[in-house]
Amino acid sequence: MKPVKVGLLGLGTVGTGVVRIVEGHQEDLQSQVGSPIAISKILVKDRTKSRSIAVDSSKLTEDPWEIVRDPEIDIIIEVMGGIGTTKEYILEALERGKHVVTANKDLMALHGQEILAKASEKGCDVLYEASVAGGIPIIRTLIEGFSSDRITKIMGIVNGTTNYILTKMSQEGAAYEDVLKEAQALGYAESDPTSDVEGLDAARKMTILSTLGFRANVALEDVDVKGISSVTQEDIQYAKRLGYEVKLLGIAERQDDFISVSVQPTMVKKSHPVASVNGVFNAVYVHGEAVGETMFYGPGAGEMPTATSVVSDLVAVIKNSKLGVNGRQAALAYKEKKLKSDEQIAAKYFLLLHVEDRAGVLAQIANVFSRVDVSIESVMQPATPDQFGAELIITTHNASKASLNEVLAEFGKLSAIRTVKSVYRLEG
Ligand SMILES: NC(=O)C1=CN([C@@H]2O[C@H](COP(=O)(O)OP(=O)(O)OC[C@H]3O[C@@H](n4cnc5c(N)ncnc54)[C@H](OP(=O)(O)O)[C@@H]3O)[C@@H](O)[C@H]2O)C=CC1
Ligand SMILES: N[C@@H](CC=O)C(=O)O
Ligand code: NA
Repeated sequence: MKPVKVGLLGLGTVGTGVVRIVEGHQEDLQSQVGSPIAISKILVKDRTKSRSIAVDSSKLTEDPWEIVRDPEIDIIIEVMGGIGTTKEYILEALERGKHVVTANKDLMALHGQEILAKASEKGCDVLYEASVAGGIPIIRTLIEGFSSDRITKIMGIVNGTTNYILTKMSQEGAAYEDVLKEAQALGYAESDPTSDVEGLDAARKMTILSTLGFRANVALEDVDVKGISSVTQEDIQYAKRLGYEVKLLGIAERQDDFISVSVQPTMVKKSHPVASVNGVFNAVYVHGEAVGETMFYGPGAGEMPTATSVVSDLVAVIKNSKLGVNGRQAALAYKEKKLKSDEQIAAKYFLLLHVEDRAGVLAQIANVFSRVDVSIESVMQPATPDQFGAELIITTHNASKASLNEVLAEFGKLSAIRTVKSVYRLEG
């Protein structure tokens, strides 16, 4: 039987897993798609590099066009990463009628709509399940499983590296830099891990999820982003005392037609299911008007989980080809995007302040909250060494982001407040 020929762009962490699954599960895959699947060429940067799997060296090439322009190749799997030239390869492959499977969230977040439009025009599939929450089938779920509903909230831990770091900091008191090195060695982190720790990787994933969930073209610039590099052991311990865990959360919300999307370290109430998602695991909580609350959980990064999603997309493309329905699934955004203003974004907050330890300071602080009309939920003054003055932990009831900013601006003018050490959104 004639095999389906696949060109693989990249043989790193994910590409290696793809080869293992295509070779190791060949019999199961064949019985699902009705023909053998052959990875016929593989793009690498360096053909001489030693690899953790044995591959026929004649399949390796350093020339992307040898794959993209090969008329024998039906499907391209892109797991090399990058944006500029990678986009060129994908567009050229589509132009030539090849279907594309990609794990590249950087590219899909920035150019997804253009790539999907080209795929539609050419009657080709572009599937990208691995691009968000590696091993969790969340993209399919949003496109197909919730096609009948109107999504109001998507909240998720969508970066495995930072969840791994925060978990080790919380459970073992580990130092941030040491755990980051571990996450890199385990193949979780991006080639430049700054995009993990500064929240950009999660923001890209939230761009993809919110575009699908709200059916409006959310851009990366619409996402308010803060990473975990400023999270301290002290913050994590205070969160625990109050019954919270610190997680890097992506939060996309819709009220009426207005949406907001953000990524930030958030204190999540321990009773919320997201709070117990640890290590490299990801979870995406989805609330729909009709369905109510749902949550999807699984490994968010790493060789085999990510490759599982890539190869499942490959199976879907081949099944579509057999049915003659390629190019019909492209989920193009069709709704007008309306972003919430800071006055419309509401949340509860945690503030940790270092203040002068003298009479009247608490009253001045309470006065600021009162003037700005933000209601305080609790105040705690833990015993602290004298040289720091006093530490104050304040949690608020729901307040708009605009009001919170006003509170912080007013605090800047109070000499009794030495530093606003941390501010966290509270969830759960
Ligand atoms: N790692 C993970 O857990 C996950 C990764 N992803 C995404 O999957 C993609 C791949 O990630 P990952 O496997 O970790 O990356 P790696 O860095 O491990 O692998 C990249 C591969 O692509 C090849 N490559 C990179 N640039 C070029 C180039 N310009 N020309 C030729 N070959 C090139 C490299 O070749 P060589 O081997 O010779 O260096 C390598 O084989 C990225 O988009 C990433 O964001 C998505 C979900 C999870
Ligand atoms: N670096 C990413 C890899 C998967 O997308 C992560 O840590 O989640
Ligand atoms: Na996924």
